[in-house]
Amino acid sequence: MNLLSRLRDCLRCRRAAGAGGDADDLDGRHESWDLFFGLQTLQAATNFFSEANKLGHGGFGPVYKGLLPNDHEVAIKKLSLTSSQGVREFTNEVKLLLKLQHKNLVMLLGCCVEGPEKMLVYEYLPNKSLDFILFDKEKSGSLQWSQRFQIIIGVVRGLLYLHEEAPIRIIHRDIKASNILLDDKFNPKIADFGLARLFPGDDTHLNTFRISGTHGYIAPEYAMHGYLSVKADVFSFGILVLEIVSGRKATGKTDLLTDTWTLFQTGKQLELVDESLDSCTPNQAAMCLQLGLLCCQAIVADRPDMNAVHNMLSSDSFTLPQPGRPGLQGRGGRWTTTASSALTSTNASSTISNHTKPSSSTEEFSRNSISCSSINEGR
Ligand SMILES: Nc1ncnc2c1ncn2[C@@H]1O[C@H](COP(=O)(O)OP(=O)(O)OP(=O)(O)O)[C@@H](O)[C@H]1O
Repeated sequence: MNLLSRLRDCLRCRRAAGAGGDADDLDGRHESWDLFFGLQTLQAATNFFSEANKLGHGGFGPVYKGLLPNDHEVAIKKLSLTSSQGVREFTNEVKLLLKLQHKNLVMLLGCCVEGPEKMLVYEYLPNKSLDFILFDKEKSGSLQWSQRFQIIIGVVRGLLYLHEEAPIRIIHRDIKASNILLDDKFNPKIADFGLARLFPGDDTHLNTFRISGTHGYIAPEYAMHGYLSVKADVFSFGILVLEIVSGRKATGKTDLLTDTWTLFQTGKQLELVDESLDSCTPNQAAMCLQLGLLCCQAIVADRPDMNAVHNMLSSDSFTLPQPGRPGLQGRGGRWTTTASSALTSTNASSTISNHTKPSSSTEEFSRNSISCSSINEGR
């Protein structure tokens, strides 16, 4: 079966299953929409993919804002023909998103496959991605503490769904500020599943030579050994939390995780809170910084899973565990934690040895190091 027929099948099944979208905002629309968009429709919607309509550019290719004939605004991700990401990622993303529905995940509305053109059509999120506002000194002050806290909670819910509640277990592999889109009320939606990985059955992790992710967010055991588990997403989420609280990029002039750990050890972590905020709730901010450190623990088993993170954030009386040393990334992309110590601890080694052993040979290590050079440079 060719790509087009497979996609048609997926989309038909979805419609037949009544999975027409989030009941909040999409009910009814899918019934009247053809889930396959014609190239001409999308050309007209984007003024022939004009620069003025361009929202950004990612690993997949450019993203455009479009206005459909029925006045619905959409975001169109155009698969770049020169992109190293190809049909496999495209079909992966379509298939995954069709199976997933959660208010904290971006909604796929349809796709276009005509000749060499392959595109994904998403709901349009007017406040773009979190990085646009968080790292812009003129805008970041407008993102109040309560909104930041709600964004953190929304991302937790989205990740919890991906890791534990969705019909298929998914590791996103590229959680970062530019992959968190914001709707008109600044509710977060996790985007960009092109890198997501399907986990059949009860497997909890696997080893891979194909390392994907973004510098500054990628977990040490994954970057160094290709050891991939849901805890790699937890690590990236931890970095994201530190960015949301501080308004600083993970890889700025100094390393955010190192700075947080240094200040935390002397009880001065609140110095990290974004100065552009008019006010914040110190207890919540301190809890988030501590949570960020816990999620970035060097030892994989010492990181909480998203269920535990959700419980920590939802309870007023939860006492967070004291974090140990995080997986700090030194200059030149080298981690100060050795690979084996990142993967094992006295109470974690048995859990890990029950599954696929992490790779450790020199040859494998150097092959992984080469793969890492294709990691995005922290955007
Ligand atoms: N549904 C959407 N609504 C509004 N803006 C969007 C939407 N999807 C993407 N964008 C914008 O387009 C930009 C590029 O998105 P894309 O997901 O392709 O790449 P990225 O996440 O920035 O980078 P990479 O693909 O390398 O991880 C985003 O930063 C965002 O501002």
